[in-house]
Amino acid sequence: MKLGIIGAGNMGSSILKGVTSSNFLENKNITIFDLNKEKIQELSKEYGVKKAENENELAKESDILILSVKPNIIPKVLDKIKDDLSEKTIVLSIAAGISIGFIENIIGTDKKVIRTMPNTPAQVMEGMTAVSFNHNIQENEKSMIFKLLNSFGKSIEIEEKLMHVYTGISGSLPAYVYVFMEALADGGVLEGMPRDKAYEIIAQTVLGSAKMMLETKKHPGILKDEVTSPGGTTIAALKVLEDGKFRGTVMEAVKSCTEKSKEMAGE
Ligand SMILES: NC(=O)C1=CN([C@@H]2O[C@H](COP(=O)(O)OP(=O)(O)OC[C@H]3O[C@@H](n4cnc5c(N)ncnc54)[C@H](O)[C@@H]3O)[C@@H](O)[C@H]2O)C=CC1
Ligand SMILES: O=C(O)[C@@H]1CCC=N1
Repeated sequence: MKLGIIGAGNMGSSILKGVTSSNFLENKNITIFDLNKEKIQELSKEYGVKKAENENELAKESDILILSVKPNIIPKVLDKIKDDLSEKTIVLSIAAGISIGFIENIIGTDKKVIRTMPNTPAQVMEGMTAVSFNHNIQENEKSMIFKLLNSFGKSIEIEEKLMHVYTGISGSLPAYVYVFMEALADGGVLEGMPRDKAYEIIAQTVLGSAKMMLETKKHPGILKDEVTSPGGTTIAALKVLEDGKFRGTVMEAVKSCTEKSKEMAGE
């Protein structure tokens, strides 16, 4: 099985790092292409993967072809490679707001197309990826794709129409978490905590909190109540967050992300 990656930027290289750290397939069966020659030179050296001379060569030799260029570049790349794809090639897009139908319109409805929405924690094997398949994908191919996606984290099949909101609660979420963590560290610094110590403390605490939710399967409200003593420190902090419309603001952020994804898809 040969895996090709077109576009080795933030997300393409995160997937590359995740896949090459796993046992999904040998690194010699992975080939990358990017217009930035220096980048693919560096990445191929770092991860022991091959580099293609152009998109056409990569499309011809790949069984699974990951498209990880920006959404506006997707039509350009598809136009260029459409004649190099066979009916067996699996085209897997990670682009926000690019539908299966949009891809089929360019390369044909007889082709195997998968739409996914990964996130950058893929590079530390803790990614979360949503996936929707077109009707040409067989059950055994679905299993193989889940193995690929699970090699760098977890994955879940969703209806394609939910991809927009999924982007709002997972694809883009690492950025909101980092802003929250940075703001927490600023609060720590304001109160005299050295910044490097603050980042270490906050990252471990966010990791532990997420792990508790996954492992205990308790409702987040219950986990919150377990931290919140009557008349104590936590409720004093939560009151400030609620006064600042924390929950409403977060909900509006998810809504705005979802709407942007729909707008990018022309919906
Ligand atoms: N960054 C993220 O957290 C996530 C990004 N995505 C999606 O991933 C895709 C890529 O996003 P990023 O990695 O953030 O962008 P990026 O700008 O970091 O990477 C894009 C890469 O594509 C290369 N490129 C441009 N034109 C090309 C062409 N014609 N052929 C080959 N390579 C070409 C660029 O040189 C660059 O290295 C987007 O479609 C985005 O919607 C999806 C989930 C999360
Ligand atoms: O900001 C973006 O458009 C991409 C999609 C999900 C995360 N980053």
